[in-house]
Amino acid sequence: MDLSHVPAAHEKGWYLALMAPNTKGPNYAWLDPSRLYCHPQALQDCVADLLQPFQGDPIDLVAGIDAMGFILGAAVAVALRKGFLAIRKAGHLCVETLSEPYTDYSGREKVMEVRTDTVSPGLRVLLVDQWVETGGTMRAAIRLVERLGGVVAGVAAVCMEDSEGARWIRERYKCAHCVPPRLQPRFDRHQTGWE
Ligand SMILES: O=P(O)(O)OC[C@H]1O[C@H](OP(=O)(O)OP(=O)(O)O)[C@H](O)[C@@H]1O
Ligand SMILES: Nc1ncnc2[nH]cnc12
Repeated sequence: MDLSHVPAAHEKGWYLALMAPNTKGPNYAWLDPSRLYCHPQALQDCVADLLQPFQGDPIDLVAGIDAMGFILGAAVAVALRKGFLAIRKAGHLCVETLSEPYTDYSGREKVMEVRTDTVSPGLRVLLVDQWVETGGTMRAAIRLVERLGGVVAGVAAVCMEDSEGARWIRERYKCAHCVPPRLQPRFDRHQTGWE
């Protein structure tokens, strides 16, 4: 992998080709986007693409979802000069928390937690994760923010697949992602075409 190469004419999402397909089987997500975070220009362009729809929007706080959502979420928070809230998988936070059950792409039942002392009523929160597949994870995070009285200012992820759950999110919240329209069907089919 050449971590300095940037294609001469690069369109939105050029860096998606840095993502690597699953080689380990059904217990894992179908793709691993994390190599794009290793490329300095890719990371910068990805963050810029995620922020583009929110220019000028009031955002008080950025929240990232455990675990890979912490990377982009923190990068987005720094770019916006805002603070960062970690939404955790259950069992890690040693302070008072609010919990929300959910089921994700793996079909397993899980629980997400957020500390209760940070999101005050009316606070505008931008939610960031690496990926939205079924939307189960993001919907749990939305519920947590809203149960605390926060306002979901937007949802951002590298990709939002065309699932029922992701459509539910798109219809209700302003969303940002990095996938150009011509590539979206490939991600929805779980076939990037560059394996
Ligand atoms: O839309 P869904 O079907 O709910 O899936 C999306 C979630 O799954 C992945 O995380 P995962 O739980 O695999 O963990 P990781 O972030 O620790 O890799 C991804 O980063 C999202 O958080
Ligand atoms: N990181 C990821 N890549 C592809 N599909 C996913 N589904 C959930 N997480 C994913």
